[in-house]
Amino acid sequence: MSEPVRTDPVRTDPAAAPARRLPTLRGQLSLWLGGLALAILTLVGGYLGNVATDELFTTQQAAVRATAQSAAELLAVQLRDRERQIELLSTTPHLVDGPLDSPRVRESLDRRQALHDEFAWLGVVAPDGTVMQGTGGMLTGRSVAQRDWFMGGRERVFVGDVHEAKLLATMLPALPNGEPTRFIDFAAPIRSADGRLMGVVGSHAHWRWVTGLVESVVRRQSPGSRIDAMILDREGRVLYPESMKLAQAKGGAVLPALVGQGHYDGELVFGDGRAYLTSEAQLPERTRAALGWRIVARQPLDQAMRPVRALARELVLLGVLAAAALTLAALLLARRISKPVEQLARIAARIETERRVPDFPVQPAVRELDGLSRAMQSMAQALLRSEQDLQRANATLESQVQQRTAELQAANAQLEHLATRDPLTGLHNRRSLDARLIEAHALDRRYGRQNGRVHGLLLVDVDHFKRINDTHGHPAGDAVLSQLGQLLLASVRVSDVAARFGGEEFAVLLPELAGPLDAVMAAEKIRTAVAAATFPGVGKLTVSIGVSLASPDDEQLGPLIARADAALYEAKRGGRNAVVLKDVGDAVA
Ligand SMILES: Nc1nc2c(ncn2[C@@H]2O[C@H](COP(=O)(O)OP(=O)(O)OP(=O)(O)O)[C@@H](O)[C@H]2O)c(=O)[nH]1
Repeated sequence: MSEPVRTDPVRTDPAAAPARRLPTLRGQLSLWLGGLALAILTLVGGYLGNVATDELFTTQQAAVRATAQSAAELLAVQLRDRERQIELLSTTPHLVDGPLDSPRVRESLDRRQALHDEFAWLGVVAPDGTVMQGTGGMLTGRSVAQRDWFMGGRERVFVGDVHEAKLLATMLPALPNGEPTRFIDFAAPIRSADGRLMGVVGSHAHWRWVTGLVESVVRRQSPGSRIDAMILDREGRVLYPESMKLAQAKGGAVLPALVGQGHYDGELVFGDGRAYLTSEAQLPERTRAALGWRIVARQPLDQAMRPVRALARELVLLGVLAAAALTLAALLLARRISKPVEQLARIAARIETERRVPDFPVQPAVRELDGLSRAMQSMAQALLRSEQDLQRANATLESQVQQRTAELQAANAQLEHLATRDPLTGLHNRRSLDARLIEAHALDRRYGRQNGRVHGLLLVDVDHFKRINDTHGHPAGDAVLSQLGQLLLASVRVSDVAARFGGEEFAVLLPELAGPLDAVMAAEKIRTAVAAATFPGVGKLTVSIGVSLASPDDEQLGPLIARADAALYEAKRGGRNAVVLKDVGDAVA
């Protein structure tokens, strides 16, 4: 059964992997902290800007409202005051007692005009509408019977709406700006003690006196506020300023729809397309006859909000500076954190390449990084110690393995020797010889016919060996056998295989012989060497040798050995100390 194949997960070395382009800690910290600072400053700045805008809007709107209300109040008071003056004038004795054309009356009128230059004209009119006297002598003798002020003044104290001068237009100097001369009229009946109508005292006050009152209130506001004011009549038509009045008369929509309906307070877009903070105030009804005027004060919104825009610019500048400062601080903080980390990374890289723990110069200001540095240092030391221990153990193991291998090789060689050698003589044993014979037999069968070479076998047997044992003892016999082995080895070629065939019998394998003669000569060499040798304690010995040659026709080893054995037998039988060849064709007993 085959073993299941183990597939280990592929391990990747993080250090070997190509480094990805990651953003740096320093960059990320700076970006985040700087961005956060900018976001907070933007939010705070926006909030402050909104609060300031609301506050300023309220304040400016209040200023505009105050302007409208103050102008309306002032105008109402001043109109009431002029009304009272005419009323008082109508009750003075020289007017009540008459006559109206007396110099005293004229003097009184002139004095009043001198005191109040807002009056363009003061005069007294007879009940039939004929002007009895007028300041500067103007209109004396003319009829004003059809004038509203006269008709109204006959009944009660009268205050008339603004109108263009008619009779007086040609008598008074023209206005410098080319505007038509306009008046508002005050009139009061002159009654006798019994209530009879003696006449009417009337006056024309300059319209520019009215507008001057409104402008005086506007001028009280700060010069840069650019607040302006309008006077509207009860129908919402513009009475002042002149430019708007003319534009409206030409059909222009100079006023927003919401203005002129009573009270409006807020932001509006006027006919010029600009937005204004607007406030409308009704003229308080102080005079007997209500004029129904409204004062509209307004301020361009962009002008009103200018301080906020300045504040916004300052806030933006402050925000940018603060964000830059915070980003710089974040950068320094990030550097403070990332520098030790970068140093630790460099030290770790050095540990990897140098295989030693360098000095740890890092003295992080952050406790966690200090802890990391110390932990890395001790970890690196422990790792290198382990690695060195491992290297030492490896070296020891390697030398032990080499030693063991050498011992094993020696043991194997010894085993090989023991397995193939005869312990007494040191020659090949029978098993080794058989292996060599099989090998030679196979080679001969394959190549022998072509090169004409065959191998031969010698069987060498000690003559009368039993006697040696019997005479000198078994150890002496062993010594003889051992010495014979050395003699055999010395007598044959290195390529020949000398072996102990069994007991006192030896064999020699002679490979690649040219013919029988080679084998016989080798056998003779052995026989003569033995015969010439002296065996200590034993003396002289002889051997008998049976010689046979292999034949390509031999199927197995048996015939070769049998032929050699037969030859040996013949040598023994023939008297010993002889060499006998048993060739292939010879009969084997
Ligand atoms: N010492 C010793 N003697 C051995 C050994 N192997 C066999 N022998 C003896 O060798 C003798 C062989 O004797 P035999 O076969 O009768 O032959 P031989 O006495 O040599 O006489 P021939 O061969 O006829 O000349 C025996 O006495 C064996 O005991 C051995 O390893 N050592």
